[in-house]
Amino acid sequence: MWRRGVSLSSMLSSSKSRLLNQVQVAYGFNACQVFSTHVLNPAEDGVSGARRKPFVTFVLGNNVKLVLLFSLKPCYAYGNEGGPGSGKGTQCTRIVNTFGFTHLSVGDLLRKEIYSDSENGSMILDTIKEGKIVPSEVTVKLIKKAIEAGDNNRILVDGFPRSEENRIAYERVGGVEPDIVLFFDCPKEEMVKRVLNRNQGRIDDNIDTVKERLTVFEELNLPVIKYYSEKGILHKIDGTGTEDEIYERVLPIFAALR
Ligand SMILES: Nc1ncnc2c1ncn2[C@@H]1O[C@H](COP(=O)(O)OP(=O)(O)OP(=O)(O)O)[C@@H](O)[C@H]1O
Ligand SMILES: O=c1ccn([C@@H]2O[C@H](COP(=O)(O)O)[C@@H](O)[C@H]2O)c(=O)[nH]1
Ligand SMILES: [Mg+2]
Repeated sequence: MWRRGVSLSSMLSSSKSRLLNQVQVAYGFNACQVFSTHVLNPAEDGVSGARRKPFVTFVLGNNVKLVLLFSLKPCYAYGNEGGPGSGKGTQCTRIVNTFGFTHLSVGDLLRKEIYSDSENGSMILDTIKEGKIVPSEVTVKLIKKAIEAGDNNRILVDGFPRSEENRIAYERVGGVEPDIVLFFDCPKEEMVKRVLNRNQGRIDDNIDTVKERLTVFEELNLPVIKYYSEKGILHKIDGTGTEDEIYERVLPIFAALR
């Protein structure tokens, strides 16, 4: 299931170089830099100090969650999708504990921005309250910064991409596509029940915002899931049952990476 990421530099024709230059101007960083900051495990690579391109996994749910996974293997995969309350964050925590990933929740990154006096704080607050999607330019920059801040090359990006526009923006900037995408499939009623019982003080855990998030999920997230499904890299996981039962379904996917 895991595929080797293609070297970005070897892929670059002059027209692609021009495109990446435009991306650099728009996003304020170079696509090549984003994915070249992770020190390889010398034991696996055999070259001490060498650097390897990351591999990414997205985790999606009935509201999109995304997991970016940078594995020690020469592969590149996207992460974690699923609707609001489908259990993406819960399962990410377990994957982190068992397999040593860093959990990068894009929703948490955005919430931190709200409380850090950033220039985008009030826009992000309004967008989350309304259950809509923050512009890709903002989100992609935050993801890039968070990835560069750590030294773990196994990262689960939870809750992104939430739209085709997100996906394309990320792939343009990173110059890569994911190897695997996890999608937690959960009935709407169950997701609503979980969100309303979450009790963590989230501004979007109310019935009106959840309804909007579900609409956004169906309109914008489902096409992303369809895209990955057609590429043959989507792992659709039954998101019903207990947390333990769901994790039993997740385990074999990550155990295969060892
Ligand atoms: N299998 C489960 N059964 C019952 N409750 C669950 C289950 N998995 C998670 N929960 C609970 O449901 C709530 C939502 O779970 P979680 O935060 O993991 O969902 P999420 O997909 O990350 O949601 P969001 O997209 O809104 O961040 C939490 O309170 C969590 O403890
Ligand atoms: O890529 C993203 C991720 C999140 N958002 C906004 O944040 C909230 C909450 O996200 P969770 O992943 O459920 O914590 C989401 O409803 C969006 O409003 C985003 O815009 N883009
Ligand atoms: Mg979550």
